[in-house]
Amino acid sequence: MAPPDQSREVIISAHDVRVNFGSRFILDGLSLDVYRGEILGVVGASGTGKSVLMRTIIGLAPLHSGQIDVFGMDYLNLRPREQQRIARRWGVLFQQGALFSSLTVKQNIQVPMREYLKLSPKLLDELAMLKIALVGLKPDAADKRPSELSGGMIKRAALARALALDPDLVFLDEPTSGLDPIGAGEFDELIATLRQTLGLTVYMVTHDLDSLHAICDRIVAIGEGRVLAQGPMETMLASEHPWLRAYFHGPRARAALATASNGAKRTS
Ligand SMILES: Nc1ncnc2c1ncn2[C@@H]1O[C@H](COP(=O)(O)OP(=O)(O)OP(=O)(O)O)[C@@H](O)[C@H]1O
Repeated sequence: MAPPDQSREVIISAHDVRVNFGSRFILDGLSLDVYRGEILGVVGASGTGKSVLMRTIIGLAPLHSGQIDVFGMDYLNLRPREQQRIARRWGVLFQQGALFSSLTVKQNIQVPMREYLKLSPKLLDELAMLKIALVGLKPDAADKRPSELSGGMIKRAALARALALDPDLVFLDEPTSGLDPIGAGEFDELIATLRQTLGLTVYMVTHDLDSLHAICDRIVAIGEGRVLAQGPMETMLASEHPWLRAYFHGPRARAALATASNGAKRTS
C-alpha cells in the first residue's frame, strides 16, 4: 500500500476500523485517508460494506473498534454539541435520495437549514432557490414533491439538500445509480463542477466505472472487510487482486476505459 501523502490535508482518517452486526464483522481492520479537495471513489462488490463504512464515519452505524477522525476530530467520541458543529460541515446524499415524500423540494432543502440556522422564512426561501439553481434544477421544481420528479431530478434535489449548509465535505452513496447514461454523465459533470467551484471534498460510493474514470482522483477498493487497494485509476488497473482484475478489466470496464480515453459519450 502507498505511504500516506504528508503534503496534503487529511479530511477523513480511518484507522483499523471494525464494524460488526452480531457475530459478523463487516469491516475488519479497514484504514483509509481522504484528502481535502479530492473526489474519492469507494468501490467494492455488493455487500462488502461500502455504505456501512460511510454510515460509520458519519455516526449512523456503531463502530466496534478503531479510530475515525473527521476534520482532525475524533467525531464519534465528541460531546453531542461538538458533534453537531462538525456534522454541519458535511452533507450526505443517501442511496435513492432519501427525500421526505410529504415535503416539497424546497422544504426538503430547508430541513437542515431549519435545524442549524435561525433565518427568516424569506431568507430560507431565497437560500433554497439558490441551491436549486446550483444543482441545475429549474425554479418550478421547488414546489414539487419527490413523487412528481424524475430519477435524475430526485438525485439533484437530494444533492441540493446535501449542499444546504454550504458543507466542506459531501458523502454521496451511489449518486448515478438508476440514471440513464446521459443523466449519469451530466450528474458526474455537476459533481466535478461543484468540487471546483465550492472547493468540496467528495466521498463517493459508486459502482459506476464511467464515474470512476471521469471524475475520481483516487479510488479505494473495499473487500474482505478492509481496503484491498487505493490510489489513482492506474493503481487499480495494475492490481493483481482477483476482484480488482475482474472489475477493472471486465467487459464493462473496457467500455468505460474506451469512453474515457475517447472523451466520448457513456455506454449503457
Ligand atoms: N443495520 C444492519 N444490520 C445488519 N446487517 C447490516 C446492517 N446494515 C448493513 N448490514 C449488512 O452489512 C453488509 C454490508 O452492507 P452495505 O450496505 O454496506 O454493502 P455495500 O457494499 O454498500 O453494498 P451495495 O453495493 O450492494 O450497496 C451487508 O451484508 C448488509 O446486509
